[in-house]
Amino acid sequence: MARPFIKMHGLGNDFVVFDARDDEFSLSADQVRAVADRRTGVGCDQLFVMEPSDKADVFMRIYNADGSEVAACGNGARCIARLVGDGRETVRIETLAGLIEGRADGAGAALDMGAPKLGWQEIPLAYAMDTLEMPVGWGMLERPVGVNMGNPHAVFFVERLDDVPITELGPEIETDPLFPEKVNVGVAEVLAPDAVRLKVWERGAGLTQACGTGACAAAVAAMRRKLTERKVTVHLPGGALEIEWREDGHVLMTGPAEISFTGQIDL
Ligand SMILES: N[C@@H](CCC[C@H](N)C(=O)O)C(=O)O
Repeated sequence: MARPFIKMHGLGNDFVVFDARDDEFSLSADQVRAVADRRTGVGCDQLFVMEPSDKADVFMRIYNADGSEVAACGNGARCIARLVGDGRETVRIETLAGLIEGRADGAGAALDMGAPKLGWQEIPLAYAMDTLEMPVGWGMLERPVGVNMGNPHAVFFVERLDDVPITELGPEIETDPLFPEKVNVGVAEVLAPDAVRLKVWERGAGLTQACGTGACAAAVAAMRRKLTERKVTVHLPGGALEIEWREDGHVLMTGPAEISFTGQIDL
């Protein structure tokens, strides 16, 4: 049976959204991969199913393009916030990583992404080490910062982002046994105390135009290393996000969310 969907994106990080708030609906990993396929399906980096929630306005189920189910997606959360929260005072989204709360309008959203987790077991890593300066390296990428924003990130700081062969090193780091749940790989260049440039090789999706949790993780990593102030603009290939790591420990992410088109697909 044909199922309606909404195609959305946040800074070019693109999504297929199914609304299952009023019916029973689930997807197999094969179905996710088929929908996400850019040659034969709709094509997307992530796929979301909106389900009912008794704690929030909606439960957001998240799949990567490779079929894996994951707990967090920042750009996607802004898209879901826009769909269900436009016109409301606040919007609450339940995910496997917890509750996300904020405000949305017809252009995008400002969301409280919660507090980052910084312990090695929380990233998670395979064995104990300092997550502020991990004593490991892959080619020219060395000593990352580990941050969990509801999903695992390793953030590397470099002098010149354009010199980094991220499509070569990204998959190697993503699947390294040091990361038992794999990892999202961020490579960041600090431009100024309030600006960072970032590219992200996403776990389960590859190189994306933008990664919301990646931007939060890079900002937190830069602030932990004292490279920036607590409020930064993160410039990604698809555009910019405003990130603030507040004194209460929570990370606020502000940015756009756009509807590309709607359609139907046979599953
Ligand atoms: N694009 C996302 C992150 C999606 C999930 C990630 N690939 C993972 O596996 O954790 C974002 O905007 O945060």
